[in-house]
Amino acid sequence: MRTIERDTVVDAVAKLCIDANRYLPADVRRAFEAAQAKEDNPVAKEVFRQLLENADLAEKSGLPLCQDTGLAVLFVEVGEEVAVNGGLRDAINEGVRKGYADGFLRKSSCDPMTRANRGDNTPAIIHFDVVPGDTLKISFMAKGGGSENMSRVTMLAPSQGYEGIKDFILDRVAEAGPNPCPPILIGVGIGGTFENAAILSKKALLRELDDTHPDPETAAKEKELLQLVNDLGIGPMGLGGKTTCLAVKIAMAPVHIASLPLAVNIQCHSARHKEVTL
Ligand SMILES: O=C(O)C[C@H](O)C(=O)O
Repeated sequence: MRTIERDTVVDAVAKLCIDANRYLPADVRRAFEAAQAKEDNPVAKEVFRQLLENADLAEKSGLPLCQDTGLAVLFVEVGEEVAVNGGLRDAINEGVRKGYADGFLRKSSCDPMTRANRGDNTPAIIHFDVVPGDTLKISFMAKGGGSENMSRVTMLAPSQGYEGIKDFILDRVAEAGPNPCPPILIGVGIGGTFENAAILSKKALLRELDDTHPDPETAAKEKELLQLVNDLGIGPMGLGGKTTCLAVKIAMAPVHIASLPLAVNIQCHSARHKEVTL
């Protein structure tokens, strides 16, 4: 059994929180540049210019990309042969506390009823997965309120199939309009159970924007859905244009014979996430 010191995890998580909120991922920057070149609408072009300028300013100044630095969502792959001194969950929460304080990131976590701010952006939302090996892979995502509010889970009838899935996604994006700060990323969770679909849809957002799903049929659906969403014409920041969405990522799981759970998790254009393996 390998042991990792608590401080190693705390420092690594703190750095993930700060870096993810400060540096636009390289794949997102490439997507902005490609979209800017493709847009004919001068307003849409200008929005991309401003988004790229915002990313440069954040990098140079050390300020976050957006005032909404999100709830801290972490997907953690824990090797069966690794342990963390003092406990992994506690170390992750301490890392979030440190990252949000040291990076001067807004603390958005509050009591759902009294709305009293908890002051340190904890507890983090942590999804653990036990895997073979002796390493710890920690993926951090800053999930802003605006885009999370536009996300939905539904239980379709199995007979609704792919057509029902398509309709639900398109209706959701149309209804969301400018609220999730387009161009968005769409994570789609299909199958499993109610909660499983929601987690799959969020985890799908961790994929590289320009990767291709290993299953060719699913890859074709991602491409088709991206085109259909972009045909809505909502455009960057909802001001019209060809680029409403940068990528659609699907994750699926086997399902009960009577069910077809579907989750649509919308992420804003900044798509802040970062990973580390310890
Ligand atoms: O909480 C915020 O700063 C704003 C929010 O992310 C929003 O999109 O309205």
